[in-house]
Amino acid sequence: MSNEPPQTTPESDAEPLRATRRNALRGAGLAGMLAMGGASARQNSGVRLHWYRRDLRVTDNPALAGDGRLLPVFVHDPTILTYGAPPVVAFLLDALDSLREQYRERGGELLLARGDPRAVLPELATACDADAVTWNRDYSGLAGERDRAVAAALADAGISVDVERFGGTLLHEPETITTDDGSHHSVFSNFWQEWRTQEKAAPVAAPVRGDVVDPRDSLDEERLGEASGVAGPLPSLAELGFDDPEADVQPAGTDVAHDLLADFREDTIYRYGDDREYPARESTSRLSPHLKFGTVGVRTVWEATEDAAAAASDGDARESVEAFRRRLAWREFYAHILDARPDVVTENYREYPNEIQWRDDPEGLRAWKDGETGYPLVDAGMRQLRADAWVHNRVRIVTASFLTKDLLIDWREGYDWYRRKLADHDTAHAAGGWQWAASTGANAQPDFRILDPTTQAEKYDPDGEYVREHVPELRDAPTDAIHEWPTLDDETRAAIAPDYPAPIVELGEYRDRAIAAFEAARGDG
Ligand SMILES: Cc1cc2nc3c(=O)[nH]c(=O)nc-3n(C[C@H](O)[C@H](O)[C@H](O)COP(=O)(O)OP(=O)(O)OC[C@H]3O[C@@H](n4cnc5c(N)ncnc54)[C@H](O)[C@@H]3O)c2cc1C
Repeated sequence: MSNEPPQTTPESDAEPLRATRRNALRGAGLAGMLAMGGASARQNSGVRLHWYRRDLRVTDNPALAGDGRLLPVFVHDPTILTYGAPPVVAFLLDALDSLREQYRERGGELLLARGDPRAVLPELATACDADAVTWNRDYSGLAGERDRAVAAALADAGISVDVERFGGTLLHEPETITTDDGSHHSVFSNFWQEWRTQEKAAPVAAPVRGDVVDPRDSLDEERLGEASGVAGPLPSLAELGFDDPEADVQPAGTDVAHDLLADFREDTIYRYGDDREYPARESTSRLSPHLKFGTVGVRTVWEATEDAAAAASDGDARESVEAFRRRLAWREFYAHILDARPDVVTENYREYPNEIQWRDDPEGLRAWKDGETGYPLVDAGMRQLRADAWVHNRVRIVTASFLTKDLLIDWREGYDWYRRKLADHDTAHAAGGWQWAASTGANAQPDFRILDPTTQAEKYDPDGEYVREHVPELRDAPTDAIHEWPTLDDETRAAIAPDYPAPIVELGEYRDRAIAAFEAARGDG
């Protein structure tokens, strides 16, 4: 990933997981409450229950295209929520609100439930006498375990449904891009060669009025509202156990995502090739939380790149589109790695003969989290994280490298802090990005490369614009002083920005420490 960064498949890619038994659960719990509303059991009802997770859209969702009428549900799962954080859950709730509106416009309703999906889904499938339960595949170990457990729970409950798992998150599923021996790629360039040449499926159309079930047709509205909040109001953050985010989280929803994509495809994508590494130039798509929660489908994004490529005025413009596609491929590269190696969330992907001796440095970690390291670009990034719940990729690289190399603090600390503060936190890309920076990942930065945050600032924020936006203490500082801040004397620093901290580490010395630590880990020290 030198100079670069460090989740819908064709319906034919769908992998049916069949769970066919007799229906036995009717009358209990949530099913009972729904049935009390007037639902009578119907055999071959033609109803498909779709379990939404991170595919919060109606267009370009392969799991929604099929026979029968659709009944969509989202389940607030307490286990998954323990891994949540205010920005990500705020974005999720906003996305659910928008998704529900889209179903209402189609004469349907997005059911909302709370509880363990292993209990909720069999009850709901029974209550609506579903013929099938569908969902889109997810790639983390936790998601895989949950999917297997829900499929088993549906079968154990004796429910006569077909469970079908679709690929609605990636353009290419892990099984379709492998090395010659059938394992996942660990070298991005090889992955990219194959990924870019494989045919991409077009987005499938959204369901229309008549394709969706209105639960009120057969269920008493009042009772439905009482049934575990099934069609009641969305829960609040507080009800789900979260504080309000300190950040101004970007709005969610399919309309928002499509507007962002349209603007990007019309204009910014042609600057992407030249400008994407410069945080002040606002040249990236800002689609990451939408791609994380599926408020836009990746096939739709791909289609936009095809339109942009067709309308490109020259070779440079086409290369710029290609540079963006390459980032979409990084996204899938990391998802395939997570699928193959679910432990990358907590364990090094790359094995060193000896353990890396990470430092225990609570004060350094605190300064990094608070954006008070005295390295302006690092601090600007850490403050943007808290303010926007999003950070530019180049700055994620610089902040991650500073933590793991200059401070020699374990990448898991950084992963966890970013997880708590980002709206786009995504297990695959976070593990990929953090391990890239820490030189422990697949196709990672070489362990002897220690990015110099001052050189990075001079190169990617030459006018100090990004730093001034996020570090008010330096708003009036001359550009040179911003870049040279770590090497200025105390008196000069006090005269320019008395409230901004002196650097917490001296670069040369700490660079040597990091190099020595990785040599020792390699056994060369
Ligand atoms: C330490 C670190 C942690 C990261 N954590 C996350 C994370 O939790 N969630 C996340 O979505 N991205 C993460 N990234 C990748 C990247 O920084 C963001 O995807 C990107 O900044 C999002 O901005 P954008 O949508 O404007 O990107 P664009 O440049 O417009 O790219 C388009 C899409 O491609 C994908 N993408 C772009 N760059 C990368 C990349 N390096 N790796 C994987 N996918 C990529 C994203 O889905 C992104 O939305 C991390 C990178 C690093 C270095």
